[in-house]
Amino acid sequence: MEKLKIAGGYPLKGSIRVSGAKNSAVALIPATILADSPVTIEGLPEISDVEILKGLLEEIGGTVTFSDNEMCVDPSTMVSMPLPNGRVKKLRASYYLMGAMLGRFKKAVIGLPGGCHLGPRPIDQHIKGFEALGAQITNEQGAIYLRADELRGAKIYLDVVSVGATINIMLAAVLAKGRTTIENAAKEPEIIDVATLLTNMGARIKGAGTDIIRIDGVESLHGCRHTIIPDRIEAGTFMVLAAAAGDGILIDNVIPQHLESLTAKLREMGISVETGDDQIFVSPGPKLKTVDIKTLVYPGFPTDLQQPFTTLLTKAEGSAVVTDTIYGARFKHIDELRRMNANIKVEGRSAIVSGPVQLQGAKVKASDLRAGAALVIAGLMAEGITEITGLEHIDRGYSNLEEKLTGLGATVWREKLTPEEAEQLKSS
Ligand SMILES: CC(=O)N[C@H]1[C@@H](OP(=O)(O)OP(=O)(O)OC[C@H]2O[C@@H](n3ccc(=O)[nH]c3=O)[C@H](O)[C@@H]2O)O[C@H](CO)[C@@H](O)[C@@H]1O
Ligand SMILES: C=C(OP(=O)(O)O)C(=O)O
Repeated sequence: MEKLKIAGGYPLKGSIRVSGAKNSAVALIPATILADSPVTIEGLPEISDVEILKGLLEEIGGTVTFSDNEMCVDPSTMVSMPLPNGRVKKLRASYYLMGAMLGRFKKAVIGLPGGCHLGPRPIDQHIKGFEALGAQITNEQGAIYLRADELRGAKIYLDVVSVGATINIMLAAVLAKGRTTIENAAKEPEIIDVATLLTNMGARIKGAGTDIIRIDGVESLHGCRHTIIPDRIEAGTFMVLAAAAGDGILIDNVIPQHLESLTAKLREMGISVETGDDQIFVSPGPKLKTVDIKTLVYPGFPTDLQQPFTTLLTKAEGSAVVTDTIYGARFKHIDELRRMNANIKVEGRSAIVSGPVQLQGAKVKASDLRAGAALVIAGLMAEGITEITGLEHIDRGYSNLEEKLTGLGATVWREKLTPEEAEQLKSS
């Protein structure tokens, strides 16, 4: 086990390149199951979620290569192997194997997924969608059993706007007979990315990116080549970092339209954000004004940026209210930020951040992926040395993070935990 050490308090400068989108990658990779010949995805991030999904595709008989950020999947030899336990439990997005395997094999057994602990993460809308398409579903000892004689298109109204359910229903519907309509669909860019891959494979999908998606089932899907979109959450994390600890940072390989809600909030705080075609330049103002944020479905402020943004707010003048309407318990980073001298209290679904304070280096633990990002930014803002454990969470979603930060002039390095530290961490 390792810890990340950061010598903070020095302004960062230069440019940083964003990798492919984790939250697209975790759906694109399972989508390859639906093809009858090899699919190549370019630009994938080097993160543990991608490695785990590669292992899962191999477990069901696929031939998969992954090098230079390019994954080639030959799905022709895949079988409907039950996956009740093991790797499948390590990430939330293994639930996309349900839609993809149900779509191709008309049966699947998938252990209930893991991922970040953000409070309850129900999948009732996914199940409702699969059932509407004709699947019978049971939950046995923590695994979901799905089976259908045939899948038939249906009209499905989502009771909550869900990225996961929208994508999963698309995956199950592309090979179903007839038309499926998803109403009240989520509109996130990752949904458009998955629909683009499926369309390149021969699927007939209209309306991805709006709240009504229509899918006309086809007989079969073929291989293709696809380039993933840039990671808007990684890009947003770097924008927040640039505002909090930067002295002029260029963020490269980004789609600025995907980050309009964050850009607006940063500008309100007095931060300069200049956007180009695929670049964003962020330079901080002398004094930061505080702002309230409320996370919402896209194009609202993303829940995945709430935690990093909370760190930035510790530097702003006044009191800010941060409300997470998507995951109301996504506040595990707050206690750790307090250890670093932040003045924050949690009240229900909101955190109240009072500033400005000078953060101080401390020993802290990342409890989930974006809590990790929030602590890395805090470490770079803080005076002194910060030590972050729980790196397995950060490695789920940030590709080559130390290398990228070092490129901006940061002093960041990994060290092995001593046996005493490892013991302490296990019991904490
Ligand atoms: C809308 C939204 O911001 N989605 C984010 C959410 O996606 P993720 O896919 O985790 O969540 P969903 O978009 O599916 O869910 C949104 C909301 O609907 C609820 N829900 C979802 C499915 C279901 O069957 N029943 C149900 O009640 C969830 O508990 C949540 O409150 O977290 C991801 C990882 O952090 C982000 O990348 C997504 O952008
Ligand atoms: C919480 C996240 O990931 P996951 O849903 O895969 O746990 C995230 O991307 O911020």
